[in-house]
Amino acid sequence: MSSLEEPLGLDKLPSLSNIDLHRFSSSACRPIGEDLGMGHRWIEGRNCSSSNSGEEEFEEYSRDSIRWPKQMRDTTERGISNRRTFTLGDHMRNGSMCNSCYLPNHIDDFWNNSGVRATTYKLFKGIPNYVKIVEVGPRDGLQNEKNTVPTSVKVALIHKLVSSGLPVVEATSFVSPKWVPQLADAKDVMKAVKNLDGARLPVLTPNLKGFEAAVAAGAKEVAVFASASESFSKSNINCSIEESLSRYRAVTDAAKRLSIPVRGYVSCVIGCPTEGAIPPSKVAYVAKELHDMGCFEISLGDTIGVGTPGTVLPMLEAVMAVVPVEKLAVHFHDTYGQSLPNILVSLQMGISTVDSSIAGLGGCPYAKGASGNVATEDVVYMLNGLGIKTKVDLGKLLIAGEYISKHLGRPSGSKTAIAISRKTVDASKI
Ligand SMILES: CC(C)(COP(=O)([O-])OP(=O)([O-])OC[C@H]1O[C@@H](n2cnc3c(N)ncnc32)[C@H](O)[C@@H]1OP(=O)([O-])[O-])[C@@H](O)C(=O)NCCC(=O)NCCSC(=O)C[C@@](C)(O)CC(=O)[O-]
Repeated sequence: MSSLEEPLGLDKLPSLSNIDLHRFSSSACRPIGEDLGMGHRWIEGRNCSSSNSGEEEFEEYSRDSIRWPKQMRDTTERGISNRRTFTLGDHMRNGSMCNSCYLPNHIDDFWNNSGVRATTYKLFKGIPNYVKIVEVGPRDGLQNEKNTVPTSVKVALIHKLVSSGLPVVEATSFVSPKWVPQLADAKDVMKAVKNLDGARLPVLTPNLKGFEAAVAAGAKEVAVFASASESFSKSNINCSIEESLSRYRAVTDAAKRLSIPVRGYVSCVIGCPTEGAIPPSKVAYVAKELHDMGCFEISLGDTIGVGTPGTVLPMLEAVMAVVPVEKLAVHFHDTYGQSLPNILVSLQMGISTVDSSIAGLGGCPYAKGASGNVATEDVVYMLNGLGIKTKVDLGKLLIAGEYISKHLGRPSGSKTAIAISRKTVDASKI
């Protein structure tokens, strides 16, 4: 049994007693526009209290919480709430999904209970009001597919994802077609979607060659991808961590000259298929290097999906000591079914950008055993349940997931999509 077949337990971690979950709550507040660096600012409509007073934050959270029952009342007034389960057909006819249809009927009484409000304050004090979802399905989701997905299907998928309201859809990768044959049509995909309005469409670039090809094809944002594991760096991009950082400096320098924002990934932030557990300090080192070279956002990838909240927490704490929390994103693969708890703990730490993949597609060709990313539908369902805004229409997302799952000829990897399509689970009765 490899060391990765068991969760990296608390015994293997730095002491958790020193970690204050709420420490990062005020810094989790971002200004309304997101600074992408390199002269770019992306408006996302997020607003936070600038107060550091716990009292005021409690008031603010209580006000936000009250949105839930109010939303429920609004829905009831429109006569929708009696239909507690929805079918995909309903969403298609209605054009959008009722995002609050699975709230308990007695929620008003529930929220009026001060004990419940105090517990909520304690547990959810730091979580953001708005979460930006970065959809990685067309890239991370498809890169591992054995059968070639036609360019037209990739393009149609991107259109559907953008129309669901997702603010960022990673479109493809400008990597070597010998290494990732599935994305050999990167240029054609980019040319077909480059003028699509409504979302940013970043692409992966492993070196200057990829960067130049991406820009020539019309990419307006790129991502570089380093690793916290030496072995994974070698198998994924055929160079050491230091060599990759020097390549990425060349990419970020070129990007700065063209005012193109660059996102940075760190993979294997919890574990590596060959090296086992990865020390949080190593993740922090790579994240800081990427941040220092100008990446506007650093996505922390549990590439093989071995993390649990117990291992994610110290990793985040180490990274947050060197990179501001508002510049961080989390990227979980769901190999052990830990993605949602890992996302929840990340939100509690103040992170407000989450990567996910439609229908739970995904896997890395160079990370044996890695399963799909957390499904976007499941993330949106959880965030809706927490009263966190995403601007994503779950109904339209389900249509996108159904489209690609049908094309791939297998059921969706999203539990939410399956539950809704089977029409058997009536969450209002739970
Ligand atoms: C980095 C390289 C290119 C090095 O590959 P190499 O073989 O070491 O590179 P090279 O410089 O020796 O070139 C070899 C050939 O590739 C060509 N080449 C060189 N660069 C490019 C390029 N950009 N686009 C197209 N072609 C390229 C180059 O022109 C040459 O062509 P040839 O002369 O043999 O015909 C290769 O290893 C590669 O493409 N790796 C990418 C692998 C990949 O995409 N893996 C999946 C990424 S997912 C991930 O990293 C995790 C993440 C981000 O999702 C987060 C998470 O899940 O946790």
